[in-house]
Amino acid sequence: MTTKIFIDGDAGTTGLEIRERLAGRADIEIVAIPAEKRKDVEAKRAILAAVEIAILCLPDDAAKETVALCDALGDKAPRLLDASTAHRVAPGWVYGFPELCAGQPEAIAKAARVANVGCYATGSIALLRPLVDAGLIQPDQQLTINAVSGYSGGGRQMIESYKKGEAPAFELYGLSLEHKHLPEIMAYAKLSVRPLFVPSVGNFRQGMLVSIPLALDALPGKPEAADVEAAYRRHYEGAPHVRVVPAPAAGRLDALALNGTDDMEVFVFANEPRRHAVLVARLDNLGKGASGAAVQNLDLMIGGGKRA
Ligand SMILES: NC(=O)C1=CN([C@@H]2O[C@H](COP(=O)(O)OP(=O)(O)OC[C@H]3O[C@@H](n4cnc5c(N)ncnc54)[C@H](OP(=O)(O)O)[C@@H]3O)[C@@H](O)[C@H]2O)C=CC1
Ligand SMILES: CC(=O)N[C@@H](CCC(=O)OP(=O)(O)O)C(=O)O
Repeated sequence: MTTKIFIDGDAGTTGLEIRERLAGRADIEIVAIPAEKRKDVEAKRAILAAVEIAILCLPDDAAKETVALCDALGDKAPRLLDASTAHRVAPGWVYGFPELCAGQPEAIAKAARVANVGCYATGSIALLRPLVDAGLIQPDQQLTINAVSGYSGGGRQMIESYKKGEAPAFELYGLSLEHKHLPEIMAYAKLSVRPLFVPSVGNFRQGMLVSIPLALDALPGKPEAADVEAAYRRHYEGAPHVRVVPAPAAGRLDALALNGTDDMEVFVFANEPRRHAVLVARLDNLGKGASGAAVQNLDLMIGGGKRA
């Protein structure tokens, strides 16, 4: 049996990558919209009524428009997997991060509407939630999250500006400290105090590092770095796409090392005599940070049968 799927926004960066990952799958029939009609509301409505799952790879406003079309379809509406930021903390949506906690894969499998996790949020929540759950970080701990992304994270417009040679080699951005990923990071890492988030973008197409410096003596119980790594090992045991990797002794990490994969690596770098540690997540922003995660969620949704 095949599942009929529509990728709304299949010409964009995330949509194209999802299409490539699904090409050749016998269990999936992609129902495509003609290129000249991809923003035509009537054409979209007809396809939405004819498919079982729609994957939204659109800017936030366009994603909200497609959701409104689905709301109007009532019982004929497809299940939704939204890659945009629009619904990540919205009521009625399940957060599409299977490794979040026990029971999350089952919740995704049964959900009518799944909000695919954001790229920076993937690394940030992967580093923080297991430690909050283990009592090693307090929800009200003041934290700083530093991150670097490849320029594909900015979608078509940023890709074009890098390809034209108009963009800097490296820049910090989001320095108004109102970044769109913070609400989901706070909600799903269970933080009550807003972290400082300092994203940056480099002149490479894809690849991401998210890092969180920690003074171990400021944590409850003053743990050793080995306790932190052990908490990750417990949390990610058996997770097919997340690995806890011993920190390289050289103390360096290449942001591009997981490009082309749908995996994420978690590291704990530490200097015990100084009681300092740096938590790092490495991923491909287009893989585990976007399209790879979407396919992981889609597979759970297909396996999960009809909507809950
Ligand atoms: N790139 C990344 O690393 C990640 C992106 N995301 C999210 O995924 C979503 C898509 O991002 P991304 O793929 O990077 O962006 P892109 O700009 O590369 O792609 C968006 C696509 O949507 C199309 N589009 C815009 N409006 C409509 C509409 N009304 N109907 C149909 N198509 C439309 C655009 O066409 P046109 O250009 O002609 O307007 C474009 O092809 C965003 O919400 C983003 O936050 C999530 C995780 C990571
Ligand atoms: C480099 C860059 O501009 N990155 C984007 C994040 C990518 C994105 O929009 O995706 P998600 O929010 O869905 O992960 C940004 O900071 O807004």
